[in-house]
Amino acid sequence: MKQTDLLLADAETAAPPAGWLHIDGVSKRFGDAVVLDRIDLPVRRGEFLCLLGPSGCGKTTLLRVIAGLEAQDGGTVVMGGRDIGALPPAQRDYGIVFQSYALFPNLTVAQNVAYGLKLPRRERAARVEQLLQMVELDGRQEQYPAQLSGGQQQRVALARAMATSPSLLLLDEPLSALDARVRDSLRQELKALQRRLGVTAIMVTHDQEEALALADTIAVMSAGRIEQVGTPEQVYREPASRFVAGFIGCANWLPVRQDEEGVVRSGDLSFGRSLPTGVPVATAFCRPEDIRVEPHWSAGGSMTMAIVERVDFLGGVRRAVLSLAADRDALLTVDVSRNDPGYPLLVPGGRVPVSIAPHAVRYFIDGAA
Ligand SMILES: Nc1ncnc2c1ncn2[C@@H]1O[C@H](COP(=O)(O)OP(=O)(O)OP(=O)(O)O)[C@@H](O)[C@H]1O
Repeated sequence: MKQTDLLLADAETAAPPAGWLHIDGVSKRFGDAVVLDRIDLPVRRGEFLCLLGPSGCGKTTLLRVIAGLEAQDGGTVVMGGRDIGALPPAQRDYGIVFQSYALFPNLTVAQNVAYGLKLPRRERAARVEQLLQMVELDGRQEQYPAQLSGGQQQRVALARAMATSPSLLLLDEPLSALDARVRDSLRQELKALQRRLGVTAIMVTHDQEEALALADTIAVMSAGRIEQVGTPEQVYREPASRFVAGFIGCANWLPVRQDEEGVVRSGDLSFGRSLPTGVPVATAFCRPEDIRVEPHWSAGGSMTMAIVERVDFLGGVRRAVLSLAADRDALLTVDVSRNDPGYPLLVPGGRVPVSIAPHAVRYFIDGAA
């Protein structure tokens, strides 16, 4: 996070919990490019952590460093008190699932799952059966990967990753090759399985919805650095930087100024919170659901008039883009549900009064990234 990109209100995010897996000061360069820049990340035992960020921010490289598939240039990786940072992958006690299922096409499902299991034959067969039951693929032992759907192949990959009961499960975009419906159901199953087994999971994804739905903790990355570590609610509601606010969900930004009476305003809108001493201007941030389309104008309330520019039907809500009547360049995105009084007023070209839930607003200092 840049120094200037300082949150003015409620700047605190949850203090990182004591870790079981400690990633401390991990750096990685490829040629001249710094891909990981002194990453610190504690991961609790049993936690489901998502590494979330845009393409190229270093998520996969960090996962590969934890796996020992890539050697870090600096920093340490300590798991359960054991420094694993220089150990070969086989000695690190993890299972891994990749985006491309990475199954052996010439081996059956059972052989794929058993690969790497060093057990006597009978025990191995029993373990494979147990693992296939776990991913609800019992009865498919003798089939080949090409006979399975993408979702089924990924379940086999998951069973194989868990075959040796590792303490850590590493997942590199495991759901992104699947179609939306399969992805959603496998997402829920993955979470339920991780909970049931109590295995610590680290998953790379660029899909914010997936991270919000699955993770106990999200580490948001940008350009080789960690921008914020927090629960899904924290990173969504209390983003620590403009980058996080803009990357996760939809963000509204309004310039604000504190007047002589100490009231923070943006046009006709006034906000409950004041700015710190010596900071007369800032940018207010809120989410689409924090803006209310009011059924009636009321003088004296903190309302402003807006013009409905566009309305999209998103199923549960109407998402509208509004421009402020006082400044047509200032756009707000609002989500209005069917039961809200403002719902029928959302007609393109219409004028509507809007207000913003004062405590939902957060301020960022202007000039930030
Ligand atoms: N083996 C490599 N040699 C050179 N550059 C690499 C190598 N692996 C990754 N990079 C570069 O490092 C940067 C980070 O890559 P990485 O795969 O970790 O990003 P990512 O956040 O996982 O992105 P994506 O979601 O697109 O996979 C990228 O600019 C990438 O081109």
